[in-house]
Amino acid sequence: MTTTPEAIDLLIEARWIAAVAPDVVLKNHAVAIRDGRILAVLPGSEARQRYLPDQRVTLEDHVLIPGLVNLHTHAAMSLMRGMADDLPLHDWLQKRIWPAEAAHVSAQFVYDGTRLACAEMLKGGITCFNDMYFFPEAAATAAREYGMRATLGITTLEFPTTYASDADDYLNKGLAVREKLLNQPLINFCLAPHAPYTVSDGTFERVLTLSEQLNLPIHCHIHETRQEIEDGQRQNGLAPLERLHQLGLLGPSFIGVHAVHLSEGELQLLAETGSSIAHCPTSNLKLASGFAPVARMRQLGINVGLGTDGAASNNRLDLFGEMRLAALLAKGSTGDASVLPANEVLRMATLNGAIALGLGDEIGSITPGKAADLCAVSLGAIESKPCFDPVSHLVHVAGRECVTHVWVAGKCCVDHKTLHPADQNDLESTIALWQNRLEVRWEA
Ligand SMILES: CSC[C@H]1O[C@@H](n2cnc3c(O)ncnc32)[C@H](O)[C@@H]1O
Ligand SMILES: [Zn+2]
Repeated sequence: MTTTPEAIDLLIEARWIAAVAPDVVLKNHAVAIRDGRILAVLPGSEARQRYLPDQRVTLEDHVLIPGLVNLHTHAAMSLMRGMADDLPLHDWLQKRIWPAEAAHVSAQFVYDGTRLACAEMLKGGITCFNDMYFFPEAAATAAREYGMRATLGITTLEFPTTYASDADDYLNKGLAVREKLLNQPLINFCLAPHAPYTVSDGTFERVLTLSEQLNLPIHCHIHETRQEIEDGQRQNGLAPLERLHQLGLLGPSFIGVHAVHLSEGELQLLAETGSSIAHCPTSNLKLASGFAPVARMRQLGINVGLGTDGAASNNRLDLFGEMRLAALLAKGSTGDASVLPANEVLRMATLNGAIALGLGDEIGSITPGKAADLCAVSLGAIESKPCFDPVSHLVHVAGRECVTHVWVAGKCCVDHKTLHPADQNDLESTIALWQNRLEVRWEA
């Protein structure tokens, strides 16, 4: 019996599909996509009979994976890449970054910096980023131009900046942008109090109320350095994480960024409250903050995703680099080679990030019904051969330069390593202008 083939928008056939959920690698399978969603994942031979696609992409030596989710970044800081190296966090922030932000950050800065970040992230297979920065409307415009999915921070600090005058002003401005962009399908929001050392108890209480009223995640730097903890203990009589717990912030909506220095009791607290962690290993090492106890976090069942942090502290927005570093750090620091196997690291860079953002039913795995946020990674080059296990190769062999195609909600954003829209000329000249402005001689 012959049946009429079903019309679909796109059929992607790949040598391997690493679905993440379920945790399987399918060989010679295809993903059928309609209206931006994954309709089916099935053997390639069956797909060719069953579907009549508008467009067909064949990935002969690739592994198709879910689009990567960058669980913590400051996208517009890409304009400050390499501007303040070789400093510990507090000097970096207070002597270099905050003065530079006071001098330069504007809506235009955020728009241009976020465009640069989107270009870099998309080319490296990142389809969704969780941003914490100023002027979120400008960041949204940039993300939309690139067709990228973003969760934008409704950021809060106590001190004035070029963006807002006080904590309430930050929150009110962020909330107004959220209201304005409610109908944007790829744009979501979260509350983003900067850190316990820059946000008061009263502001955290307002953040919690808003999170509960609007069902938004809360995204906050926490326990990044020993100094932060010692200062917090001196000023408040308790460690910053405990302070946030007493204020009621920890819970399934909470995303703690960094979480480098934690006692066993604090790890248990994160696990019991169902909090998530954004692990940013490169930034933590480069600022000499240390490294998070990720193996223990995973053992306790804490949901851990991966973040790049901003390009001023990383200096790349490269989740392939973070995946490899996360795996090696966990093994090296525990002396246990079995911790963080590649499938778990890939899950951290995809589904765990999605879950932390409350998007676990929408993105993070190649599962029918989810949005078609996908990334094709070529393993055909000589330096990738032989390949016994494509997921191992994703973490330990491949790099972002192996990404050839990226789709967000079924729309192609990177095609044969080329960005859509390919407005690189305008972007490059814009970055050159910013470099001139930012080029200030800093005293040693
Ligand atoms: C309120 S907007 C975000 C704010 O955070 C600063 N920032 C960038 N990286 C870090 C980090 O690793 N720890 C703490 N703060 C960081 C950024 O410069 C903005 O001022
Ligand atoms: Zn950060």
